[in-house]
Amino acid sequence: MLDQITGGLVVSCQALPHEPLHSPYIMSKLALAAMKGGAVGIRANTKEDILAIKDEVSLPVIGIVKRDYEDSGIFITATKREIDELLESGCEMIAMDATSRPRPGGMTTAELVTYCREHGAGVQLMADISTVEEAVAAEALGFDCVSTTLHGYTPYTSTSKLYDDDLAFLKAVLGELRIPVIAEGNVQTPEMLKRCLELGAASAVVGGAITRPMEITQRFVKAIE
Ligand SMILES: CC(=O)N[C@H](C=O)[C@@H](O)[C@H](O)[C@H](O)COP(=O)(O)O
Repeated sequence: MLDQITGGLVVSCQALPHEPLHSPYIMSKLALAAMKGGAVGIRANTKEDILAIKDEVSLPVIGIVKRDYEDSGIFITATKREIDELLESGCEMIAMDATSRPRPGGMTTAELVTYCREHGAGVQLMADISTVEEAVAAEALGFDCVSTTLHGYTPYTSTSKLYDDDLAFLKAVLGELRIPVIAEGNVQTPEMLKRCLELGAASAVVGGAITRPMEITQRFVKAIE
C-alpha cells in the first residue's frame, strides 16, 4: 500500500455515531467521491465501514477501529480485538495508536505489533504518533510508516498543531526517521497538503476538510460571525 500512496492524497472517510453522516453506505459514497477526485487511498474506521468502502472503490484502505476503554486514553486500534476486526475487513494497512501511553489491559505496543505480524501476513502497519520520541520508538518496533495523526491530541501535546511554525513538528519527525512519514491531522487546504509533500512526507491524510461537512460549514459560518 505504501508504494500506491506515495506522492498522493489519502482521504479519511470517518463519521462516529454522534456525527450526522454516520453510516457505512455514506462512507462508501464519500470514498467513491474521493477516488473520482483523484485520491490514492482511503482511511476508514470500523470493519463495517471498510467492507462497504471496499465494495464501492478499488483503492487501498488504512483501517482503524476507534473504541474507548476505561483504563487507557488510547482509542485508535487499542487491543487485539480491534486488530482481529481489521484483519477480517481486508484492509491493506492497519493504523494503531503508538503513543507512549499505557494500552488497555496492559498489553504493550511491541506485543501488538508482533500479534499483527503473526496473524496478518502482508498487512502493513502505520504508527499514529504525537511526539518525535514516539515516532523514533515506532520505527524501532518495526512499523512500516508513521503518521502524525495524534500530534495535538495527547495530553502532553494538546497545545500544538501540525501546521504550527511551518510544519515544524513534521520536519522534526522527518529529520529523525528512515521509514516513510505520513502527514495527518488538520491539513485544511490544498496549499498545506502541497507543503507537507514538499517537505518530504510520503503522503498525507486529509479528513475533516473533505469529508466532514458539518465542520466545513462551521468554518464558513465562523468567518461571518
Ligand atoms: C485525532 C483523531 O482521532 N484522528 C482521527 C484518526 O483517524 C480522525 O478523526 C481524523 O479525521 C484523521 O486523523 C484526519 O485528520 P483531519 O480530520 O484533521 O484531517
